Amino acid sequence: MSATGEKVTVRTLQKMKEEERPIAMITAYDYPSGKLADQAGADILLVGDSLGMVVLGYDSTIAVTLEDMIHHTKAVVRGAQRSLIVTDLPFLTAHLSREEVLKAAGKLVQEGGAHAVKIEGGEEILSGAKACIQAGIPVMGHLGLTPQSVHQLGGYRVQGRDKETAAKLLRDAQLLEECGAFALVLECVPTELSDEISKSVSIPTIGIGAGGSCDGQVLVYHDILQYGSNLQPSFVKKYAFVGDQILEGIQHYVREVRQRVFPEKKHGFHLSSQQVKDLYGGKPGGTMDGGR
Ligand SMILES: Nc1nc(=O)c2c([nH]1)NC[C@@H]1CN(c3ccc(C(=O)N[C@@H](CCC(=O)O)C(=O)O)cc3)CN21
Ligand SMILES: CC(C)C(=O)C(=O)O
Ligand SMILES: [Mg+2]
Repeated sequence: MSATGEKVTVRTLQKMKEEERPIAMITAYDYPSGKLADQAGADILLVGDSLGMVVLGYDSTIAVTLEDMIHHTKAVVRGAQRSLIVTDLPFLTAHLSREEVLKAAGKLVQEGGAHAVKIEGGEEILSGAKACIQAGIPVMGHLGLTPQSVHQLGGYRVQGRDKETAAKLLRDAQLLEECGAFALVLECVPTELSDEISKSVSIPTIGIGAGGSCDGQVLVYHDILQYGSNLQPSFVKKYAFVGDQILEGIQHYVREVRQRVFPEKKHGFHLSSQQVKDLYGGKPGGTMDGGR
């Protein structure tokens, strides 16, 4: 774990819940984000299917494929050393046969190098989740706002505000624990409900827009860094303004190219005067003086 530099495992996370040490999880989508989030001490890196929206520009997570998830997981794995890497099972996959779920999760782990998979949904996905767990693939649950069901939910809305949906969420959390899930993401649910769920299951809950009583928190990399994200959920806190810095940096570069301020002499490669003599008989052309 972060304090000791040891690798984070599902057992580390269980222990963190027992000792009431909050779990810090963040999404990562590629080599640099994986490397930086790992170095920063994040316990879990989530290769979220939000990558479809954040780095591929789709307007939902539905178009994201298993191949996309494998591709991005590989890059994150190459960047990270210590964090536990969890990858989202993409749209629909969890609702196929047990064999298909197992095949997809198996690819994320075997080809992608993920340590665990995350599956959206409750009771509906239990049999697929169980197949993975029995095969040795740790499963993280995801309840509340499940973005792969955006069309059914009618938008990215807070879930569990009424008695029936709150009861279903609590029950789904307990079913996921019973089935052997190692942790549970709670997305966009009232704090009072996530508090109750967190107390009633022994596995860690990790909240996003679910208040402070969860056992951990997760946010999207590009959201907390204000790095070109198209969404502005109200539960996000901004910790840096990387997009502004990137914009200013590139504007400066473009300006300097246009004004011939860049490149300077030190940004080029040069021949020695002897080499110039040998090659050009000591009379280099006007363009061979290295410029400014
Ligand atoms: N950049 C980004 N950040 C995310 O957190 C994220 C994604 N993309 N893509 C996949 C899902 C979609 N998510 C979202 C998107 C929007 C809201 C949102 O705007 N929610 C309203 C709540 C509305 C209500 O009151 O019901 C909000 O005000 O935060 C929430 C979660 C979370 N995930
Ligand atoms: C928002 C988190 C929990 C997620 O599932 C994702 O980034 O895809
Ligand atoms: Mg996701």
